[in-house]
Amino acid sequence: MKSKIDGFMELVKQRNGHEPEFLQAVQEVAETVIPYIIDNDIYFGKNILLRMVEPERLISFRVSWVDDDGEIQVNRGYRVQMNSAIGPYKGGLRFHPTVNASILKFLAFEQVFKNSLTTLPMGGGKGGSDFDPKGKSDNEIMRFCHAFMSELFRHIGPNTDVPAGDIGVGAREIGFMFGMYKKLNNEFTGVLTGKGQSWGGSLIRPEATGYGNVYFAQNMLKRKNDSFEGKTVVISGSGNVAQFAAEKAIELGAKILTLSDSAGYIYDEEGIDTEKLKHVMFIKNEKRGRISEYVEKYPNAKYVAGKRPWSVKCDIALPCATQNELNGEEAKMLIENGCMCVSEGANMPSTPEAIHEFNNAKILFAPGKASNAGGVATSGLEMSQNSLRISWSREEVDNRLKDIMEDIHDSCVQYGANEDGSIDYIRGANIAGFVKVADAMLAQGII
Ligand SMILES: NC(=O)C1=CN([C@@H]2O[C@H](COP(=O)(O)OP(=O)(O)OC[C@H]3O[C@@H](n4cnc5c(N)ncnc54)[C@H](O)[C@@H]3O)[C@@H](O)[C@H]2O)C=CC1
Ligand SMILES: O=C(O)CCC(=O)C(=O)O
Repeated sequence: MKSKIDGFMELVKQRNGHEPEFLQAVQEVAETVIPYIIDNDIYFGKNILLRMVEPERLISFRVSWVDDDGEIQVNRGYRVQMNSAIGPYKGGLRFHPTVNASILKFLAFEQVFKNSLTTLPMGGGKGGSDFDPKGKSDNEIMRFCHAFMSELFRHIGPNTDVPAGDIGVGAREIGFMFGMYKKLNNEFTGVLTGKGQSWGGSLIRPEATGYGNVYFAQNMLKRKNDSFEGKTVVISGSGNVAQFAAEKAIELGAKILTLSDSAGYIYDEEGIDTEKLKHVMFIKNEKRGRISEYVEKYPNAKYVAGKRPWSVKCDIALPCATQNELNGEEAKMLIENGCMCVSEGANMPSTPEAIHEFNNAKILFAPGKASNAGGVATSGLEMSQNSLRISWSREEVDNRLKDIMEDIHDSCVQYGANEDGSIDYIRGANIAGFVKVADAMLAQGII
């Protein structure tokens, strides 16, 4: 088996050798899906996985815009249209200086499996730019978003490709991009999700990724007759996903100890409660400041510069910042400190070494493509509401989100059950995600 997986990875490396994040994401899938393909005649010998690792289309384009000093700036924009076997391409846009083809291809590849897991008809894509929103004025953000969409518009559409937010892209950016798309096409359609409430957005979409991650962890705990009640929780990040994961975990009776950003983390031993979380939302969403500012208002908490929060003792860890933010050593620390559940809110936040540690310790571990799928699932619900030209209530969308997270959990259990009764959620998510896309590809022939 190892030689089959190595042989496959050799082929992928020949074409993508300079793309480490993409190779990491493919390796994780290959290790679990290739044995399944070999055991199942209908998939064997069809090179389905080899087809799935090649994007259907990768678009790269120039984005020129003018900053507040009148200087012309040039960034690179991308859209990776990875797989459309089960629906229009769907996935977020990331604006961050580290964005490159490797990062977007890993995200787009993960998105194909994730979207398949949601039970909704969505293919996989991802895009973005190496533009850094940090420190930019609202006018600069608007000019950049308009310039970005003035090229992207010709490649997307409500039945072709429906982007949304990711790191550095929230409601403000979606608004500017939607405005330019509408102007260029002269039509009001659900071409983006994560829109504002008064112009086609879905209730609960802002909360959905963080809430969904907690719902997924809740399902894992429930299988063990356990819950969030009274648990200590360490969270990384302080953006969209981290904020709403914290909000839901607090509601379920947990105590949140940490939040972080790329400069360091805050540790509040007394717990970050609803009131304090509101202040975090003010710092991050309105002031667009740093998480270190938390301790100015709450001096009993401490700020640890230049470090990640994984050395803090906890029951549950929710990595909600970015890829490869939790390594093998940090995983060991979490386990030694008694952590019994890790549920990924970010995409691929745990390194392969960290995952190895979690598996060896047999703690509950949920891969992002399953546990953070609530965001894109609710985007799918936004698309449905746009097509029907109606808006569902908060309760209706939240109930659908809960049901979808339970379905995803059950699919992972179906395909990931070990003989000893434990669940390999990675194997479960990869195979369950693969089957639906592979079946559609087989039905549609070699294209
Ligand atoms: N927004 C969404 O609906 C979804 C987001 N995700 C993933 O969740 C993660 C967070 O995304 P959002 O919260 O939407 O973005 P965001 O832009 O709202 O927040 C990102 C957070 O990560 C922190 N961060 C960025 N780079 C970092 C680094 N190198 N080290 C430590 N912290 C860093 C930022 O300070 C910020 O707190 C990403 O991995 C994203 O791909 C996954 C599914 C859906
Ligand atoms: O809502 C969406 O379409 C995108 C969400 C996303 O980018 C993700 O799941 O990583």
